[in-house]
Amino acid sequence: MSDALVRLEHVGKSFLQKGRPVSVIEDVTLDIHPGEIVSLVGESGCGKTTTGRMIAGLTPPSTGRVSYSGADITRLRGAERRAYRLGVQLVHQDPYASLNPSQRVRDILAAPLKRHRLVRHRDELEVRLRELLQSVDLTPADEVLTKFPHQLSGGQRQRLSIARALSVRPSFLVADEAVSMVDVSIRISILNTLRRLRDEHGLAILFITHDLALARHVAGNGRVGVMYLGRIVEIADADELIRHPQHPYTRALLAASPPDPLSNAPRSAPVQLRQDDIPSLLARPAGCPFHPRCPQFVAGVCDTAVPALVTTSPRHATACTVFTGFHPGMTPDAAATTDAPSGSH
Ligand SMILES: Nc1ncnc2c1ncn2[C@@H]1O[C@H](COP(=O)(O)OP(=O)(O)OP(=O)(O)O)[C@@H](O)[C@H]1O
Repeated sequence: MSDALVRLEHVGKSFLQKGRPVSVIEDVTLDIHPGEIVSLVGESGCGKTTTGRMIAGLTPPSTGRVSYSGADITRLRGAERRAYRLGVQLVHQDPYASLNPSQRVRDILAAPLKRHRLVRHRDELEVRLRELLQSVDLTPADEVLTKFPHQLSGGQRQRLSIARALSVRPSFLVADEAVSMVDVSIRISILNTLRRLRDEHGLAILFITHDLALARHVAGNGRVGVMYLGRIVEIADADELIRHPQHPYTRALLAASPPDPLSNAPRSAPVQLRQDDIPSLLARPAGCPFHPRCPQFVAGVCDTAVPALVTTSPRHATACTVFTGFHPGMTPDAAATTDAPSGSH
């Protein structure tokens, strides 16, 4: 088995909604390797944030197991627990909400460095503060250090959030819609910064977004996982997923995406869904969660058993009985745990 940095094994999560438990994550299995970028894409409410929060230890799974460097995160104690707490950092969608408005940049960045005793003396602190700002292209550092969050642009605040997450030298970043609040050109530049951080520091990243083109751009030579109603329905290398989508939901997402200026992949044909509305989690469909909307729906097949995530080709897995039915000899439940691509380190 490969050495995953973060591993989710058959993870499920239920929340109490209207007085009863509602299953929002079902049977998610996923490995993320050191230095790998995985983008998780899907419509609002499909469970992306909850997945990220479970990895960061902020939401406990109801079933299954989340592990970090091979150890179940609920069993970590002492030095191992500290290594995990610092090793996995979350960057929020809205940096305004997560940055203390009454603190200057200097104090925002110095707090974790001091709290976790990551600098020994004042000179080291000064060097590290500047290093952090430079690593996210927030310059001139001396000027930025004196500012309050409201004196920064949206893009600069986002960079500050990333710098704060990096202050504790994590090995894994959960970036939850980290660029959705800023303009397109700033988005691209922040995304390039994330990619550079991966290249320079071997940082692994789970990038959460509802935008498939963005998911692909950030993943680069990493993977994209597509989520629907709390399940990963398809996962593959980013280019492969865009060029050869297998799950009808991925095809529908692609067809609904605006043209991607960064890609020369051919435009996909329009997909006519059987219905547009996403089913409520309170009334989860039997069988494949996508079947009420799926143009390839086969009665008696798709509305009976939940399709397993099946390896359809090397580094590509799909949970669609109709698709996999035409591709015999596939391995259930394996592809989400494939080895990291050789180019991802
Ligand atoms: N603490 C909670 N209590 C009850 N329900 C919750 C809680 N957190 C999330 N949910 C529900 O879980 C489902 C998945 O939410 P989640 O935020 O993970 O989805 P998402 O794909 O990240 O959505 P978005 O793109 O809108 O952020 C939603 O129906 C949401 O209402």
